[in-house]
Amino acid sequence: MELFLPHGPLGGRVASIASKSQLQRLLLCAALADRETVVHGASDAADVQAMCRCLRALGARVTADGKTLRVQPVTEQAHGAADCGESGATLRFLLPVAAALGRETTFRLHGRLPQRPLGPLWEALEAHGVRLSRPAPGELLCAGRLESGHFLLPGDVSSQFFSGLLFALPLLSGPSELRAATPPESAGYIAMTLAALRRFGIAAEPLPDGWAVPGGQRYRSPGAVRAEGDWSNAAFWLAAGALSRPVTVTGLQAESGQGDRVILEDLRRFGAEVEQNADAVTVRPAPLHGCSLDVRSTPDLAPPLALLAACAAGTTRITGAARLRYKESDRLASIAAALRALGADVRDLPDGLEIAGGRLTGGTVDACGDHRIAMLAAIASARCDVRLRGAECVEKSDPHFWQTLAGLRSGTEESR
Ligand SMILES: O=C(O)C1=C[C@@H](OP(=O)(O)O)[C@@H](O)[C@H](O)C1
Ligand SMILES: C=C(OP(=O)(O)O)C(=O)O
Repeated sequence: MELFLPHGPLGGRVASIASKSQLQRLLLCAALADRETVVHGASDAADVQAMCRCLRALGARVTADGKTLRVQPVTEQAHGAADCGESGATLRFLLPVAAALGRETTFRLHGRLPQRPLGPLWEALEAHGVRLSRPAPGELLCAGRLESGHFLLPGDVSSQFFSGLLFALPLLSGPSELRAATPPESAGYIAMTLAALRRFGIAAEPLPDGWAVPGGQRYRSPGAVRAEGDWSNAAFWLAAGALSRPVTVTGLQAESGQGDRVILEDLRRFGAEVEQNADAVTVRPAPLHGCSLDVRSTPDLAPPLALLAACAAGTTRITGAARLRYKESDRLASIAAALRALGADVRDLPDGLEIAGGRLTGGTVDACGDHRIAMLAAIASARCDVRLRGAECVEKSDPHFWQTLAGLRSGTEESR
């Protein structure tokens, strides 16, 4: 789908969507629990749907009732292949879990997912009793049963390898140790996994370079859980507030476990005016200036931050971003291409980008199948004309994105 987004102001109120990352974790824990769990804060994001679909394939019952999901835990009866869509988290979380349950499972992978890194997790699983193969393009077969023991993974490829094993290892009969050979990046996402596990009564003891995970644990349902508002998604709307007219995003918890809540600090570093209440944030435009940002812990913030950089006076360096090459697109290349297409001056760094801010002149952006690139381009329309190719990919995390944008364009309140 190609969209023309004429240059025009963005401002108003947005109700946050339920956190995709948190929902995926809560749904998975619920599927492994001892009784039914009600998950408040449903989402029709394709990645959340992918998690629901795969949990059903593993034998869980997941039913939607308005904004609530009911999850009945996995039974012995599995239901065919697990279609992960393009969701890296779904594949990398469920692969070790299926292996821990001893369920022979065919995973289906779409879009760029078959090309995204899996090697370190693959090797770690194969060293512990699991047999993995690729029977056909876009398919991955997992057989055998995961054995407890010592797991060592690089920290700079994907935190999702650690999260997946942290979900799986408590299910094994013996104890395990999971260690990082290099400091784990995207650490906030591992913290989110540990927080979800704690809510379901699962323990993992910290070690200097990893975690000790006792075996024989049982996931205990707290009965009902609620997903927080999504800070990664809100970052785009908040960036619009810094670039155009005041934007308020409601339903964002200040004390959130999501690492991407640091978008507020980043916005302040650019010079934007930020006001935070109990569960709403307002960002107002102000003269923006370049700064240095390390996105090692918050890779999904790089697209909105790069857009802010392109509109700020002076130069911004975004570093710690090498891992962005492994996302739905080579996200370092696609951010640079998008901004250059809109008239920005962008230099490639080995682990990031250097962006000389100025006036965006407008142009045609290819979303490269990457929801966060489409969103970057959409918010850039606050500063210039944008033609966007491949706009439909926003569905991965926010199928209502274009409707919300339309609300901000007309300055009306968006209610979801
Ligand atoms: O665990 C998660 O939910 C995620 C972890 C991060 O990936 P990496 O750890 O692969 O960087 C992040 O980019 C992704 O959007 C979601
Ligand atoms: C990279 C992302 O998700 P995943 O790795 O789960 O596909 C994302 O949402 O930007």
